[in-house]
Amino acid sequence: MPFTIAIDGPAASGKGTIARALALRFSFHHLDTGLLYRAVGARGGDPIAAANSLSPEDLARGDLRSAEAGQAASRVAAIPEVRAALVAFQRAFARQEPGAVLDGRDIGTVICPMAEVKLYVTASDQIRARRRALELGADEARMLVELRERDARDAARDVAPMRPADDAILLDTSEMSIEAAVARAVETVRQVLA
Ligand SMILES: Nc1ncnc2c1ncn2[C@@H]1O[C@H](COP(=O)(O)OP(=O)(O)OP(=O)(O)O)[C@@H](O)[C@H]1O
Ligand SMILES: Nc1ccn([C@@H]2O[C@H](COP(=O)(O)O)[C@@H](O)[C@H]2O)c(=O)n1
Repeated sequence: MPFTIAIDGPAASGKGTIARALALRFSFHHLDTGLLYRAVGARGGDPIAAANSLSPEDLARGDLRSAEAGQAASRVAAIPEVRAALVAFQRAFARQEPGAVLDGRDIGTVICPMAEVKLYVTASDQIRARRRALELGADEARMLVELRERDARDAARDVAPMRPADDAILLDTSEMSIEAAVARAVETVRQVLA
Protein backbone atom coordinates (compact mmCIF):
# COMPACT_ATOMS: atom_id res chain seq x y z
CA MET A 1 0.00 0.00 0.00
CA PRO A 2 1.42 3.43 -0.88
CA PHE A 3 2.18 5.82 1.97
CA THR A 4 0.66 9.29 1.68
CA ILE A 5 1.82 12.50 3.33
CA ALA A 6 -0.63 15.42 3.17
CA ILE A 7 0.74 18.90 3.84
CA ASP A 8 -1.57 21.90 4.01
CA GLY A 9 -1.30 25.45 5.24
CA PRO A 10 -1.45 29.11 4.21
CA ALA A 11 0.64 30.82 1.55
CA ALA A 12 4.42 30.87 2.00
CA SER A 13 4.29 28.94 5.29
CA GLY A 14 6.96 26.52 4.05
CA LYS A 15 4.73 23.64 2.88
CA GLY A 16 6.53 23.17 -0.40
CA THR A 17 9.98 23.32 1.17
CA ILE A 18 9.05 20.62 3.69
CA ALA A 19 7.20 18.54 1.09
CA ARG A 20 10.18 18.49 -1.28
CA ALA A 21 12.56 17.58 1.53
CA LEU A 22 10.32 14.73 2.73
CA ALA A 23 9.97 13.37 -0.79
CA LEU A 24 13.74 13.39 -1.20
CA ARG A 25 14.34 11.82 2.22
CA PHE A 26 11.85 8.96 1.78
CA SER A 27 12.12 8.58 -2.04
CA PHE A 28 8.46 9.51 -2.44
CA HIS A 29 6.80 11.33 -5.32
CA HIS A 30 5.94 15.00 -4.75
CA LEU A 31 3.07 17.10 -6.11
CA ASP A 32 2.77 20.85 -5.49
CA THR A 33 -1.00 21.02 -6.01
CA GLY A 34 -0.97 24.83 -5.94
CA LEU A 35 0.76 24.68 -9.30
CA LEU A 36 -2.39 23.14 -10.83
CA TYR A 37 -4.51 26.10 -9.71
CA ARG A 38 -1.82 28.57 -10.74
CA ALA A 39 -1.74 27.00 -14.22
CA VAL A 40 -5.53 27.18 -14.53
CA GLY A 41 -5.54 30.84 -13.48
CA ALA A 42 -2.67 31.71 -15.81
CA ARG A 43 -4.36 30.20 -18.88
CA GLY A 44 -7.06 32.87 -18.86
CA GLY A 45 -10.38 32.30 -20.62
CA ASP A 46 -12.84 29.80 -19.18
CA PRO A 47 -11.24 28.34 -16.00
CA ILE A 48 -13.42 25.24 -16.04
CA ALA A 49 -12.32 24.40 -19.58
CA ALA A 50 -8.71 25.07 -18.57
CA ALA A 51 -8.95 22.75 -15.55
CA ASN A 52 -10.37 20.01 -17.77
CA SER A 53 -7.55 20.27 -20.29
CA LEU A 54 -4.40 21.06 -18.28
CA SER A 55 -1.26 19.90 -20.05
CA PRO A 56 2.36 19.41 -18.93
CA GLU A 57 3.17 22.58 -20.91
CA ASP A 58 0.71 24.57 -18.77
CA LEU A 59 2.51 23.38 -15.64
CA ALA A 60 5.92 24.26 -17.07
CA ARG A 61 5.13 27.96 -17.67
CA GLY A 62 7.79 30.24 -16.25
CA ASP A 63 5.40 32.80 -14.76
CA LEU A 64 3.49 30.59 -12.32
CA ARG A 65 5.36 31.56 -9.14
CA SER A 66 4.51 35.29 -9.32
CA ALA A 67 2.21 37.01 -6.80
CA GLU A 68 -0.23 37.75 -9.65
CA ALA A 69 -0.40 34.06 -10.58
CA GLY A 70 -1.07 33.29 -6.91
CA GLN A 71 -4.02 35.69 -6.82
CA ALA A 72 -5.42 34.33 -10.09
CA ALA A 73 -5.06 30.79 -8.72
CA SER A 74 -6.94 31.69 -5.56
CA ARG A 75 -9.86 33.12 -7.58
CA VAL A 76 -10.28 30.09 -9.85
CA ALA A 77 -9.78 27.75 -6.86
CA ALA A 78 -13.09 28.95 -5.42
CA ILE A 79 -15.00 27.56 -8.44
CA PRO A 80 -16.40 24.11 -7.53
CA GLU A 81 -16.17 22.77 -11.11
CA VAL A 82 -12.49 23.73 -11.30
CA ARG A 83 -11.73 21.84 -8.09
CA ALA A 84 -13.79 18.84 -9.22
CA ALA A 85 -11.85 18.65 -12.49
CA LEU A 86 -8.53 18.34 -10.60
CA VAL A 87 -9.50 15.73 -8.00
CA ALA A 88 -8.90 12.52 -9.99
CA PHE A 89 -5.39 13.56 -11.08
CA GLN A 90 -4.36 14.39 -7.51
CA ARG A 91 -5.77 11.15 -6.07
CA ALA A 92 -4.09 9.05 -8.78
CA PHE A 93 -0.82 10.82 -8.03
CA ALA A 94 -1.20 10.01 -4.33
CA ARG A 95 -1.61 6.30 -5.07
CA GLN A 96 1.90 5.88 -6.48
CA GLU A 97 4.33 3.44 -4.82
CA PRO A 98 6.19 3.65 -2.56
CA GLY A 99 4.48 6.85 -1.48
CA ALA A 100 3.68 10.46 -2.27
CA VAL A 101 3.79 13.85 -0.64
CA LEU A 102 1.14 16.34 -1.76
CA ASP A 103 1.04 19.93 -0.53
CA GLY A 104 -1.84 22.37 -0.87
CA ARG A 105 -4.90 23.57 1.02
CA ASP A 106 -7.33 20.62 1.03
CA ILE A 107 -5.07 17.58 0.85
CA GLY A 108 -5.72 16.30 4.36
CA THR A 109 -9.40 17.23 4.33
CA VAL A 110 -10.64 16.41 0.80
CA ILE A 111 -8.06 14.90 -1.55
CA CYS A 112 -6.39 12.37 0.78
CA PRO A 113 -8.44 12.21 3.99
CA MET A 114 -6.90 8.77 4.69
CA ALA A 115 -3.30 10.01 4.45
CA GLU A 116 -0.98 8.29 6.91
CA VAL A 117 0.60 11.63 7.92
CA LYS A 118 -1.09 15.04 7.84
CA LEU A 119 0.82 18.20 8.59
CA TYR A 120 -0.62 21.70 8.77
CA VAL A 121 2.26 24.13 8.36
CA THR A 122 1.88 27.73 9.53
CA ALA A 123 4.00 30.78 10.32
CA SER A 124 3.06 34.31 11.34
CA ASP A 125 1.80 36.63 8.59
CA GLN A 126 4.83 38.91 8.96
CA ILE A 127 7.33 36.08 8.74
CA ARG A 128 5.61 34.61 5.70
CA ALA A 129 5.54 38.00 3.97
CA ARG A 130 9.25 38.47 4.68
CA ARG A 131 10.12 35.04 3.30
CA ARG A 132 8.04 35.58 0.16
CA ALA A 133 9.48 39.07 -0.39
CA LEU A 134 12.99 37.62 -0.16
CA GLU A 135 12.09 34.81 -2.54
CA LEU A 136 10.52 37.04 -5.20
CA GLY A 137 12.64 40.16 -4.66
CA ALA A 138 9.39 41.97 -3.91
CA ASP A 139 8.20 44.54 -1.39
CA GLU A 140 7.43 43.00 2.03
CA ALA A 141 4.43 45.23 2.76
CA ARG A 142 2.90 44.35 -0.61
CA MET A 143 3.49 40.66 0.04
CA LEU A 144 1.77 40.95 3.41
CA VAL A 145 -1.35 42.43 1.80
CA GLU A 146 -1.23 39.85 -0.99
CA LEU A 147 -0.96 36.79 1.19
CA ARG A 148 -3.55 37.99 3.70
CA GLU A 149 -6.03 38.59 0.87
CA ARG A 150 -5.33 35.16 -0.61
CA ASP A 151 -5.53 33.35 2.74
CA ALA A 152 -8.84 35.06 3.55
CA ARG A 153 -10.33 33.98 0.21
CA ASP A 154 -8.96 30.44 0.54
CA ALA A 155 -10.33 30.03 4.07
CA ALA A 156 -13.76 31.53 3.32
CA ARG A 157 -14.73 29.69 0.14
CA ASP A 158 -17.63 27.24 0.33
CA VAL A 159 -15.90 24.31 -1.31
CA ALA A 160 -12.79 22.70 0.23
CA PRO A 161 -11.80 25.74 2.29
CA MET A 162 -8.27 25.92 3.67
CA ARG A 163 -8.31 24.42 7.16
CA PRO A 164 -6.41 21.82 9.17
CA ALA A 165 -7.85 18.30 9.15
CA ASP A 166 -9.02 17.27 12.61
CA ASP A 167 -6.13 14.79 12.84
CA ALA A 168 -3.45 17.05 11.36
CA ILE A 169 -0.26 17.80 13.29
CA LEU A 170 0.34 21.55 13.49
CA LEU A 171 3.83 22.79 12.66
CA ASP A 172 4.45 26.50 13.28
CA THR A 173 7.72 27.36 11.51
CA SER A 174 7.81 31.05 12.54
CA GLU A 175 10.81 30.54 14.78
CA MET A 176 12.32 27.58 12.95
CA SER A 177 15.06 27.40 10.34
CA ILE A 178 14.33 25.34 7.23
CA GLU A 179 16.60 22.61 8.61
CA ALA A 180 14.75 22.52 11.94
CA ALA A 181 11.32 22.45 10.29
CA VAL A 182 12.35 19.65 7.94
CA ALA A 183 13.91 17.66 10.80
CA ARG A 184 10.65 17.92 12.79
CA ALA A 185 8.64 16.73 9.78
CA VAL A 186 11.05 13.85 9.06
CA GLU A 187 10.80 12.73 12.69
CA THR A 188 7.00 12.79 12.54
CA VAL A 189 6.97 10.61 9.42
CA ARG A 190 9.58 8.23 10.88
CA GLN A 191 7.44 7.66 13.95
CA VAL A 192 4.45 6.69 11.82
CA LEU A 193 6.52 4.47 9.52
CA ALA A 194 8.15 2.64 12.48
N1 LIG B 1 11.58 27.67 8.12
C1 LIG B 1 11.92 28.54 7.18
N2 LIG B 1 12.79 29.53 7.46
C2 LIG B 1 13.13 30.45 6.52
N3 LIG B 1 12.66 30.46 5.25
C3 LIG B 1 11.79 29.49 4.92
C4 LIG B 1 11.37 28.49 5.85
N4 LIG B 1 10.51 27.66 5.22
C5 LIG B 1 10.39 28.14 3.96
N5 LIG B 1 11.17 29.22 3.76
C6 LIG B 1 11.27 30.03 2.56
O1 LIG B 1 10.03 30.72 2.44
C7 LIG B 1 9.60 30.79 1.10
C8 LIG B 1 8.22 30.14 0.99
O2 LIG B 1 8.37 28.76 1.26
P1 LIG B 1 7.54 27.68 0.44
O3 LIG B 1 7.56 27.98 -1.03
O4 LIG B 1 8.01 26.34 0.89
O5 LIG B 1 6.09 27.98 1.01
P2 LIG B 1 4.70 27.38 0.54
O6 LIG B 1 3.89 27.24 1.77
O7 LIG B 1 4.91 26.14 -0.28
O8 LIG B 1 4.17 28.58 -0.37
P3 LIG B 1 2.97 28.57 -1.43
O9 LIG B 1 1.74 28.17 -0.73
O10 LIG B 1 2.84 29.98 -1.89
O11 LIG B 1 3.34 27.62 -2.52
C9 LIG B 1 10.70 30.10 0.28
O12 LIG B 1 11.57 31.09 -0.22
C10 LIG B 1 11.40 29.21 1.29
O13 LIG B 1 12.77 29.00 0.97
N1 LIG C 1 -4.81 22.12 -2.80
C1 LIG C 1 -4.86 23.43 -3.17
C2 LIG C 1 -3.70 24.10 -3.58
C3 LIG C 1 -3.80 25.41 -3.95
N2 LIG C 1 -4.99 26.02 -3.93
C4 LIG C 1 -5.16 27.39 -4.42
O1 LIG C 1 -4.09 27.79 -5.26
C5 LIG C 1 -3.48 28.97 -4.77
C6 LIG C 1 -2.01 28.91 -5.06
O2 LIG C 1 -1.44 27.88 -4.25
P1 LIG C 1 0.09 27.92 -3.76
O3 LIG C 1 0.20 26.74 -2.83
O4 LIG C 1 0.93 27.78 -4.99
O5 LIG C 1 0.29 29.21 -3.08
C7 LIG C 1 -3.86 29.05 -3.30
O6 LIG C 1 -3.90 30.37 -2.80
C8 LIG C 1 -5.25 28.41 -3.31
O7 LIG C 1 -6.24 29.33 -3.67
C9 LIG C 1 -6.10 25.35 -3.50
O8 LIG C 1 -7.21 25.92 -3.43
N3 LIG C 1 -6.01 24.06 -3.13
